[in-house]
Amino acid sequence: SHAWGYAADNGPEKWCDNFPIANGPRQSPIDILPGDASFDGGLKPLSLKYDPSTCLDILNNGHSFQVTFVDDADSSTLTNGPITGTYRLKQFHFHWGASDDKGSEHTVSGTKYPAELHLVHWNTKYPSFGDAASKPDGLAVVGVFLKIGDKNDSLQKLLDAFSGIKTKGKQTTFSGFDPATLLPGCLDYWTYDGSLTTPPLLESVTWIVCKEPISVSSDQMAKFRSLLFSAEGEAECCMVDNYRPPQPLKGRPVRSSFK
Ligand SMILES: Oc1ccc(S)c(O)c1
Ligand SMILES: [Zn+2]
Repeated sequence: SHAWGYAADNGPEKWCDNFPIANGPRQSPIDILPGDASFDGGLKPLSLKYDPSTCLDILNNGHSFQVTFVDDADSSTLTNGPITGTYRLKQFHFHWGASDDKGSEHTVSGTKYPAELHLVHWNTKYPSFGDAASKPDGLAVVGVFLKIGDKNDSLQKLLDAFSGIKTKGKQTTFSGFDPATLLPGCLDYWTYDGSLTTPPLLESVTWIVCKEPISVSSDQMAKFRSLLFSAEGEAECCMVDNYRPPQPLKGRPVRSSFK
């Protein structure tokens, strides 16, 4: 059987064939309707504390590119916000479109952004990421929208490493990057219970979606689109439109940390 992807024959409309949870009760992403979100004064501000020395490598995994972190200590963590306890940063990755008018997974009143950053953290009450990923409170993903505007110097550091990871399976050392430089100035957020947005679509994610986007230039978005889904020696397939569309809310509450 051919692996999942984003094409017509293996994309989001087909994932339910091998991953029936695709039609589950807490799937992601969703269309966020600010008017339907309820302000929760009990929600704490996000506390994100990242140690750049935990940055390990950058990888093209055939679905996106991801930057992976050493997670054997509480060096890069997420605490507070909607969660209890301590969650460790495992990796971050992006989803983006073939053009600037689409690419994000979450949408806001139907608005699509050109890209979306996912900072993936796992609950240290479990022994590992893999174990946490199968628990209803196992993961917490901070989502940040990218909006076309000024060139983003922090993003540029990632783009400058693309020459070493053009094709599926390529990985290079990547050190000293501070993910905090990818966060917006204001950390107001929406939060709801959801899932991974890629197979195995596990319903283990507390989603924390920032209201404020970060900037990316149109030229920088073009560089995202220079990566390939395909491996070296295969027919070239541009890595674009690696986003899942919004899924049914199925009665879930969406809370906001702001009025
Ligand atoms: O571990 C993860 C993999 C993929 C995605 S979209 C996540 O949100 C977490
Ligand atoms: Zn993701």
